[in-house]
Amino acid sequence: MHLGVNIDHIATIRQARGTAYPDPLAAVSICLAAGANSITAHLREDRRHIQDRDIEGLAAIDGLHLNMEMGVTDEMVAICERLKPKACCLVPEKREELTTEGGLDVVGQHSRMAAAVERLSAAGVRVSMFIDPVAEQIRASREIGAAVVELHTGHYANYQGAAQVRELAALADGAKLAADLGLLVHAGHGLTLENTPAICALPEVEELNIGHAIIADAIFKGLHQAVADFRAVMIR
Ligand SMILES: CC(=O)[C@@H](O)[C@H](O)COP(=O)(O)O
Ligand SMILES: NCC(=O)COP(=O)(O)O
Repeated sequence: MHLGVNIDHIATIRQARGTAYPDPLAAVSICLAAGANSITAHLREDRRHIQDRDIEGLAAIDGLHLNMEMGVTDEMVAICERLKPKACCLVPEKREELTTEGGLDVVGQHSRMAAAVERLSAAGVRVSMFIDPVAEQIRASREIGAAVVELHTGHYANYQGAAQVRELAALADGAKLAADLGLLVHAGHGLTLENTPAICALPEVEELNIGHAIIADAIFKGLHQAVADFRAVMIR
């Protein structure tokens, strides 16, 4: 199982003071040395954390498996076509949200999503759809030619008790359906050291993208240790 480390919130700290530090690019070698396989960064339309120069710098790192998260807009598709990261993950975006609140509506915006997937795939970028574990959304992602679905684990992470058990079952069913349809299955959002093991137990999930909890843990134990601890949980 691959670990993608989302480095957005290193940029969040930098942007809070308008300084040049901390530099998200400086995190790349530390994350990889600690067991990460790839780096994820979300260039939001409002540029609240990752800036254009960050994503350009990441895309220029030789051999780096960069997963660029982005809204489905002409601006972002054009940037991704130009930079050609190894992978991109299309996500829903609302300017007023604190973080991504749910998955894409691939069913409802079929033609817009299909056009973006076609352009990005033609540029050689592997496209992932960030969706809730809903059968119709998984099937629609397959229909429009996406290679990957990233199942949104945010609700699972926020719920407790019976609701969390139900959401985990939905993720398990979604992962199985997606794999049966020939899609690669990733998962992410809101994952912590405590709630990650149950997601690791889903046999179809090949990659986790984790950011907020790793950067939060890094404040107390350092980035290398924070990444290594997630890697250890995944191995266990
Ligand atoms: C799409 C997703 O699950 C996360 O990568 C998240 O959107 C990161 O960016 P924010 O923390 O700004 O929401
Ligand atoms: N796509 C999920 C991601 O990259 C990280 O989300 P989070 O761990 O910051 O919630």
